[in-house]
Amino acid sequence: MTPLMKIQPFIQAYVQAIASILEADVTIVDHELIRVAGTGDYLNEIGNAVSHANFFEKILKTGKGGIIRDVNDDSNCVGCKKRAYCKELANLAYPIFQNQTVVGIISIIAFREQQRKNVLENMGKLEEFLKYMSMLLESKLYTDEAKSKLEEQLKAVHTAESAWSFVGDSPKMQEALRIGRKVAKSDSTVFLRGESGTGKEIMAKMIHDLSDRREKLMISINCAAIPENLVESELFGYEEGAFTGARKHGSVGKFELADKSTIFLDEIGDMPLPVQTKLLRVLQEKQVERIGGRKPIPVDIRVICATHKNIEKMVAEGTFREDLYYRLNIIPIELPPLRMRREDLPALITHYIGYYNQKLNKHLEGMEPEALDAMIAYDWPGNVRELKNIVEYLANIVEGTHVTLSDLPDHIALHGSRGDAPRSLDEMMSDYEKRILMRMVKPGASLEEKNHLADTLQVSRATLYRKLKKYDLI
Ligand SMILES: Nc1ncnc2c1ncn2[C@@H]1O[C@H](COP(=O)(O)OP(=O)(O)OP(=O)(O)O)[C@@H](O)[C@H]1O
Repeated sequence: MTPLMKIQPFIQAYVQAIASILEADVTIVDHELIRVAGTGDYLNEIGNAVSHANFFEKILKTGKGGIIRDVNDDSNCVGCKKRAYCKELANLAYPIFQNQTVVGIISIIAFREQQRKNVLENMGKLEEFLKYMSMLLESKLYTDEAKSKLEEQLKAVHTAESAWSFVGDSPKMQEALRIGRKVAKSDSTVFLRGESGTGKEIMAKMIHDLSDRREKLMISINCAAIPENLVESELFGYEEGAFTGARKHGSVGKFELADKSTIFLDEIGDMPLPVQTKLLRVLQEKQVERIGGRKPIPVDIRVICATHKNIEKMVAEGTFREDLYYRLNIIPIELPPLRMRREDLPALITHYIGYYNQKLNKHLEGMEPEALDAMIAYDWPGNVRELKNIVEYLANIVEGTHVTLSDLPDHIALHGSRGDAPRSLDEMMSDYEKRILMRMVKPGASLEEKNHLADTLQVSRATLYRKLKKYDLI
């Protein structure tokens, strides 16, 4: 489909508006010489090949406008098969560009003598008018192309990621999931709260995927990841020339992109105050205004936002708008940290072992009891994200089928215990020592390498050999 055909409904409305202003008929053809839009006699010719092949072909080739003043006496019409019964008396045409290439032609047509007189008398002005109309179409083509490119990129990212799959049978997690599923169908704003890595983003995806908006991509924006001076233009877009450095043709904002979909505003606590004010307006009026733009653009969006910050404290301190807080906090959902729901750990570990086995073509089957104990005893400050990373690390380094305590990184292994009996400090120290040596002494290490290791660990060679013997490492 040609670029102009892709936006045919827009173009048809456009030519009708122009025709009613000019009191002449207007048509647009694409570079394949198919009529994309038309008024008057040409309304019924949309989708058909056009005559004027010579005239239009010349415009496509040269990129310059042209005029037929009189069909019966114009060199442009020589050779045209329809000349004898052509109803047009005059035709003023101008090329439409996209990325410096001619993709179509817009033309004003006179079917009646009065119209012809009008076209010829006002030719200069009309030519100028057509030029501006062509520029507007070029800008529309550009923004539509940018928008669909962006959507394609987002789709690629979206499909590259595995679909959300929540693991967690703990009552706290089940409660969060129950609310999430229940509110998915409504358009009410959801406010996700929880520490970093607790699953706020996948909860947002779940809500979107269970909603009636799922056919369109959820648009995510991390307010903390964008420099403060760019948040506004990212969210609301801008018009050409809105500020120094603004791109030609302007830029589509994330709110416009999220029309008929869901927008996920992550780290909303990091949104600068002036942008908060503008966001509040968008939520109240359901329309966005681009920076430097003159007319508001209506948007139909569902907002889901998230933060790990204490937003109530921010409201009290005046760094987050109170009215916005109430506007956003319609359906609060709390995602509990992993240390408050340790019972979810075995299922999460099994889930991610399966995930990385598949992804990395590994064959891990599980964890030795002491290793699992250590994982459960650890506090997981980075929550599920940290757990996922650890399982990825283990899937890469573990040789056997089961993860042992000594496979775990030290900061987690230190939480390990052997069986139910409480262990002495000496036992735990020995365990730790063994793990360090196992990691540092390569199997089959040469005498020279072992001597070098003794130097690194700042112990005598005799001590090193004694310890290696004790732990069965030689
Ligand atoms: N309950 C869960 N089941 C399975 N995977 C989970 C769960 N919770 C989180 N994850 C995974 O952990 C990682 C981090 O989750 P997510 O990005 O949703 O957290 P977040 O709360 O949005 O973090 P941040 O606040 O840092 O943006 C993701 O890869 C996600 O798939």
